[in-house]
Amino acid sequence: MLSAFIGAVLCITGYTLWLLRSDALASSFQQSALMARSFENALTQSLNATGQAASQALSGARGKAGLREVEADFAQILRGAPHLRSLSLINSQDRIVASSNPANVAQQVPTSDYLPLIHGPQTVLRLGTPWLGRDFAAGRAAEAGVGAGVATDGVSTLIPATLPLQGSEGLRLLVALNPDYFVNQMAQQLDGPVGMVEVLRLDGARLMTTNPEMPVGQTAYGKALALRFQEREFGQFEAELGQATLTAYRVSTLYPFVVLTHLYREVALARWVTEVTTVLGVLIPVLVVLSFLAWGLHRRQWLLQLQRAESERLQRVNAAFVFTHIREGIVITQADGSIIDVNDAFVRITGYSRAEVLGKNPRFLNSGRQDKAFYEAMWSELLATGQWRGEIWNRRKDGEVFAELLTISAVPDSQGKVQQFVAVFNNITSIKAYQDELEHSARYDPLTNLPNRVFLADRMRNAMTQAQRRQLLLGVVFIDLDGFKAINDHHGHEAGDQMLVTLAERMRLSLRESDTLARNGGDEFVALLADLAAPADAIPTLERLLEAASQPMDWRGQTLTVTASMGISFFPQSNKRTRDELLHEADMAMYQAKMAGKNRYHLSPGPVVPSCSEPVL
Ligand SMILES: Nc1nc2c(ncn2[C@@H]2O[C@H](COP(=O)(O)OP(=O)(O)OP(=O)(O)O)[C@@H](O)[C@H]2O)c(=O)[nH]1
Repeated sequence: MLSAFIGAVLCITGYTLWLLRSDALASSFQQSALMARSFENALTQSLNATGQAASQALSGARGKAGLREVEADFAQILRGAPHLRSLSLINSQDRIVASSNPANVAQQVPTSDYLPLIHGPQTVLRLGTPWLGRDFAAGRAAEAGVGAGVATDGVSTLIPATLPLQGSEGLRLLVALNPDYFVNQMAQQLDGPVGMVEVLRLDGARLMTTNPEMPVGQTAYGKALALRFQEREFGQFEAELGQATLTAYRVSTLYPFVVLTHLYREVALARWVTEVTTVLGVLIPVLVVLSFLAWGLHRRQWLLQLQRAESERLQRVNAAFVFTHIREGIVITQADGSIIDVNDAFVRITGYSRAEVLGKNPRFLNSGRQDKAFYEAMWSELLATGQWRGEIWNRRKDGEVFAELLTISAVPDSQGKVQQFVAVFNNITSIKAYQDELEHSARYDPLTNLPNRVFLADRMRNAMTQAQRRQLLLGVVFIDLDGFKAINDHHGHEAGDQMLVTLAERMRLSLRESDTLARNGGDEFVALLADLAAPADAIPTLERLLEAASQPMDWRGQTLTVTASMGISFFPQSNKRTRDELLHEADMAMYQAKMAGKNRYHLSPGPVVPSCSEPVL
């Protein structure tokens, strides 16, 4: 973005500078053309004025017909004409016959190559090539032609021109123009360091120049330019004169010369160069700073991208590592429940391979231990809250049922619509088994596997409630073995333990399903006889219990026998009875049985009122 901006700024700046340069060149060309026109005009005017002044002088002197008088008039004209060195009359043999400078008289001045070339009588001004020297008398024609000529630095020159004279057969006016005068005028308007001016004859011969190092008389620029002068009277072009110039020329409409103004391109563009330097001096540092900023910004973004890509890669690697190596089983499903992926732990826990489960619904793991209502509640919570957590029993491929602690999370898309479900589970079968064991040992006697005293309290509470509800009696039988200590003492504690286990089982089997036999501790047991219509209904059971307790037990080849004494209390009674009171009454009754000779039962004497509905405590 910033690069495009910098590029655009550079393009616009470059284009603008290029326009400014073109403007500077066009304006300099225009200035050059204006100067050429002005110099040409001044030179043409001077030649016109010279011709007129000389003609007037001659017409005035014609009556006198004396050449000395003409010379005097010429001298008179010359005093007010600094652009002339001399005025002379020249005859048809190109010899001076009269002159403002008497030393010129009899001087031969060849005019045959003066321009324009004419045959027959001269009717217009004709220009010669420069002479070296202040006047014809002490001068000589400068060598003409390509590569010839003389540098005018410190050398006086003159430019000869002939003009026709009316009515003077064979005589013409010979003017020695002072180039220094014109050169000075031109140099005043065009400083040497800025450019230079030169005046050429139409054939290219240099007549004068403000550059003293350029030879006069030399034919400059070749024929092509001379032809151009003939085709167009003004024009402009770039030239190479030691240095590049913006050259304009103007051809005189009356005389055979052309003025060329050369402005040095370097000078013409100096201001533009200053502008360019200023603009670039400001712009380039700004662009450099911007470029550095852009580079820095770009580098920072690049580094951030690298960091982000690396952290995303690490996240992916970590996620993949966790997915593969975590101990928990993971199942990922689509919103419709079909499995997209499972991890190694899933395979290990369930026994199914990945290929076997892909595309299936996880319900194939269902063990049947949870009912339909369980799953409906699960889905309802999952869809409402986005998560469900609980224990569930599933079935392995080998048929074994296992318990898992399962967390299912819904994965929504940006619109909140569920895209996937991720289920993470632990096999908690062993934990569950351990929990069950703990629970069992808290409620059951480890030796006989009968409910212990704690669990008996629970069972009694339920049985008492049932009795009240059904308006039937609950019989609480307190059982204490007779002579058990002797077993321990004579046969060892182990035999005693075995006796307790054996009798417990026998007594349990002598009860109905709905009855309970618990171990109260030591050699004491408690039986709960439910649903008795009357106290007497307990008697058959008590008899069976006595029978079961008195059955002999084989112990390592010996027959061991004990008996039991029992007391029974009933619930409900007319007076309120607590659990402990019931047990105490039964215990008291058992004690009566012991007192009466053991191996018998005794009924608690408390009045029995089956219809009584006292609260259970
Ligand atoms: N082997 C064994 N003995 C136990 C256990 N719990 C208590 N005992 C013993 O059981 C005996 C119970 O004592 P008692 O009830 O006085 O003995 P008894 O011989 O039955 O006496 P009576 O009830 O008066 O007939 C004690 O010697 C206890 O040490 C047990 O778990 N295993």
